[in-house]
Amino acid sequence: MATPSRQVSPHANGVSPRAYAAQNTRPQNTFRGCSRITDYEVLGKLGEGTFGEVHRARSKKTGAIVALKKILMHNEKDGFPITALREIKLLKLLSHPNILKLEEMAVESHQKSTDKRKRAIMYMVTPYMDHDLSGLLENPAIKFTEPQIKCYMLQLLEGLRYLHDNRILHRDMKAANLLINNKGILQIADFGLARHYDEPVPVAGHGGGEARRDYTTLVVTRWYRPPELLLHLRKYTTAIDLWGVGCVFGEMLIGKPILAGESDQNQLKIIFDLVGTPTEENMPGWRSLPGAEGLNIPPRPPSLSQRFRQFGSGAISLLSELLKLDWRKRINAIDALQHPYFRDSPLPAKAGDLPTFEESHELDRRKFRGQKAAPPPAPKGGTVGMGPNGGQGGWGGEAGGGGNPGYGNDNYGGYRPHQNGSRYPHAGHRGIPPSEGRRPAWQRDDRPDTRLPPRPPPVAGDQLAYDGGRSDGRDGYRSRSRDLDRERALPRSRGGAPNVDTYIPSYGPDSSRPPREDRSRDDRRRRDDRDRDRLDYDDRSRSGRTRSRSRSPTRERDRERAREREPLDRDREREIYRR
Ligand SMILES: Nc1ncnc2c1ncn2[C@@H]1O[C@H](COP(=O)(O)OP(=O)(O)OP(=O)(O)O)[C@@H](O)[C@H]1O
Repeated sequence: MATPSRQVSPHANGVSPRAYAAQNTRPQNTFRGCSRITDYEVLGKLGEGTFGEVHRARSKKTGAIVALKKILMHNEKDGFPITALREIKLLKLLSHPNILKLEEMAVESHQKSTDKRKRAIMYMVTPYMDHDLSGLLENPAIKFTEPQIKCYMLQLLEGLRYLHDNRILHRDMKAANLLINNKGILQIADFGLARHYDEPVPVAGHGGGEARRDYTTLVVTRWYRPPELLLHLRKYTTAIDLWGVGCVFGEMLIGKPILAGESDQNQLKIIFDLVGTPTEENMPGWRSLPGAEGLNIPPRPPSLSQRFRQFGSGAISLLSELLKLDWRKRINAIDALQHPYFRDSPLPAKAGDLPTFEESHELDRRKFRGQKAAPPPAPKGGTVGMGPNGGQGGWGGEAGGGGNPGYGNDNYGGYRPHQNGSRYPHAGHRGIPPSEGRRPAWQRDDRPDTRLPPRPPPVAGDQLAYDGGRSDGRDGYRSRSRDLDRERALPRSRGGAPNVDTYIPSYGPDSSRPPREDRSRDDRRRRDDRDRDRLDYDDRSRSGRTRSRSRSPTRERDRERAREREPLDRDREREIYRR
């Protein structure tokens, strides 16, 4: 099994990120630096993430097939995106077989351009991986075996142990960020939300421990977000990543996301349906978390053992440890690697013995849509964060039960099939010819982002209720004003920032933004807005600027506009990096 090839020494508290990076940069020979984009022959597009397009390419020097992640400059005047800076800085520090390696940066300059203001385009160069886990799980022809799941789980936990041992929180653990190649190697990717962790590293037998400082709660894709984050715990720990591992484990077992919430409240509800409602015994202190204020949760026993009974006691035991409500007691990566599940028969497969599959990436998923026997649902905003409304996504299918036995119960709200029987809108919405659908994304030159599906009607709301008239509306959407009320009630960071997801795109009713898979290029402007929100959120705590407690949507909009005009200086960037 994979072992760390090089351990980066944990930095002592108080050392600046710059000093830490200087002390810990991986050996020069493992990072080549910067080359020109003309050194690569671009073969086709693999995916389009929030912060950049990803292309498949061949190195003209070495012949190696690589992935080029283009760093989108949504807002030229803001300079290099902070998320990309973070990702590059962290990846340069890391070296482990289960962490995607940053080989070098490639630059596309505009030497011939007469416009001097035009900036160079930067690309991150990483080894090409044949699949992401989410894409593999959507392929109806692929059924994971138990030894295969154990093999991927061990690699995932090895990678995470390495990260946590080196004081790095990933903060966006999800199937789409786990890349797999046809040699059976799994690598953790997408460090855009990762950061240094200013606490002691996890030790065997002690879960994730407790944190002393506050971190932003605006992290982790909703479906993979742990209950303590949904309840706005700011002193969170490495345990947030282990919750995500639990979600990914369950997803590999049943073949689709296990906790596909449609809003943050609905996410909490389906979590509690699965693992039981919180009490002072199973989640000490939960009542005093900011997000628990006014929550009325009818007691419910856990259903996890029943729902996963077909996978045996070993799998149920590991899943229960990973999905423990008490973040202090949630199993850490060191202990999870020693779990009896991995020693029980059938034993984990060896990576090299796993079968190979046809490539599947973000753009390839279209070809699997409509082919699944058991219809999976449409996501309702299954992307990073909840947006200011914390509402459900605006796109997806009509309400209805999911197809998987024991899952997809409509009462859980998270699993609703799309009309085409897919998690995502039918490929037909995008007019992809059937023959095209069989070719890997990088061989096609069509673009998925210009033909969006019609917006479906809203679905039923949650059962969890906030008091004081702040509960979701009947249609499951929260009104903006209610959200503002709720923001006011929430505790604020030092600078007065309310503890809400201000930098995350909203897929709520007042957003026309589709979920990630259906994103249009034209919505980059909205991404710009989101980036500005992100910067603004982080900046407020430093500058001491506070938001007025007497908010109104109009004043809020004016403030947004004012903020848009503010330039981002280097100090702000540095401070944002520290959050
Ligand atoms: N090295 C790689 N090899 C093959 N495919 C890759 C590679 N890196 C990324 N991809 C594909 O591109 C997609 C987007 O990549 P990534 O998650 O790094 O971008 P992002 O902009 O950070 O996305 P997100 O919206 O999830 O934050 C991945 O889900 C994967 O399908």
